[in-house]
Amino acid sequence: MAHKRPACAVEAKYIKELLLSCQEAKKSAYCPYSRFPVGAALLTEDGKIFSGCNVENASYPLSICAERTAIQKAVSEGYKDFRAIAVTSDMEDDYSSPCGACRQVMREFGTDWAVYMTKSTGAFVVKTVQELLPDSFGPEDLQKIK
Ligand SMILES: O=c1ccn([C@H]2C[C@H](O)[C@@H](CO)O2)c(=O)[nH]1
Ligand SMILES: [Zn+2]
Repeated sequence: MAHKRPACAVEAKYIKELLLSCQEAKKSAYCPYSRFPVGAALLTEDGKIFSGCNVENASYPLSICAERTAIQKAVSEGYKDFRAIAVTSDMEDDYSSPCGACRQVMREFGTDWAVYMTKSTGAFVVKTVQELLPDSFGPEDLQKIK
């Protein structure tokens, strides 16, 4: 069986970069309605980092989360192999956890990569996409009908 790299195998230097980058991205959050700024930073297999913030809209449901902004930036630039994503908000005492819609969008690009959920202080917990969205539906399922 091919060797599977554990989610914890992201090198410390990349974790630090992700944490700084998501905090920086949070500063650009456009969230006049919720007043809940979020930043995300996404690490690609080749070591590139794409960041994103939440971008809200007066037509509320059109708002997009920071995680999906980062993923869409990366995919639209030709990157879709991801190692990790970090998420942060202004919550000091709780870890920022991606919403269900973002989990599904992450899952589109694989289940075995890491999600760093951080407090505004930089403390974090890490889980895989698989752990955050077990028993998921994904692109492979579309090939399974007879
Ligand atoms: O993980 C999350 C959770 C929430 N939000 C955004 C959506 C909305 O703009 C605001 C409040 O839900 O925070 C994110 O960007 N990411
Ligand atoms: Zn979301």
